[in-house]
Amino acid sequence: MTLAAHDLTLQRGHRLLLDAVDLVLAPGELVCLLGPNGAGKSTLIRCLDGIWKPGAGSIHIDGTPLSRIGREELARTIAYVPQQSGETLGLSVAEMVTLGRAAHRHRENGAQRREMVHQVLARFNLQAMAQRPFDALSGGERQRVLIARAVAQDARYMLLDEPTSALDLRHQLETLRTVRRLVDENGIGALTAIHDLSAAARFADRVALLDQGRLVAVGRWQDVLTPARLAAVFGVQAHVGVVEGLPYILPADS
Ligand SMILES: Nc1ncnc2c1ncn2[C@@H]1O[C@H](COP(=O)(O)OP(=O)(O)OP(=O)(O)O)[C@@H](O)[C@H]1O
Repeated sequence: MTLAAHDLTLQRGHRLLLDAVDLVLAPGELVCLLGPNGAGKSTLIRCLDGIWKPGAGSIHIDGTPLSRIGREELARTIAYVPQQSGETLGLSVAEMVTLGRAAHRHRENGAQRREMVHQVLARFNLQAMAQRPFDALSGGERQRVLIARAVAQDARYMLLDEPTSALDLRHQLETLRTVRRLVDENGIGALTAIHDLSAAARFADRVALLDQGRLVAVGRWQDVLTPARLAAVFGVQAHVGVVEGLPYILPADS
């Protein structure tokens, strides 16, 4: 049981956006996908969700090629949290979250669906804004709704593209804790792109570092986020350590 990418390569024009990427995501683990702007994090996530087709290489879900999995089954298997929503056609928050149940519609009745949506709205503290138009929310509120929609999807794997980028400190923590809980309690496999290296070190089981389309290192944060590698990939000198059990990666002054 894994979501496995092997030798994934994607070229656009003369540019290699993904260069022979190998990555395996197992149920019950949280992997944080790190790397500078333009490294290919969103590109990799879109390929894993089947939105973009890689030029070469393979993606298997629990042993089955991604291309052989139908749309509905894929939606029950992988939930994707984009950086921004597409066209939302004036939908309310509750309706947006209900969209997460679309692939389950033949397996539940209306009352069951409403109950599930109600639970997810409560879990994300979104009840008070349930009837508001999604488009009228702040960027951070919208991000929380998109995560709630993915949770409502109740999939085995979750791919999140910078889910905390628009969130305030409390909601960043709450979101990462929620993902951590889904991994620990529901056994989902989660891959999340994130720029906050300290948060990644704190919450992830493993981190994967992308640079110019290549996966330069995957493993425990202590082994991947070394000062030498941070200097090589981000061009930044950084202090790396642990205070009161919490990892930190702090850019140095020079
Ligand atoms: N549709 C596209 N066509 C061509 N090139 C693209 C396309 N989308 C993205 N790219 C390029 O692919 C590279 C990787 O982009 P991607 O969005 O995957 O990076 P990222 O690591 O997610 O970056 P960020 O941290 O800024 O979100 C970038 O150089 C980008 O310009």
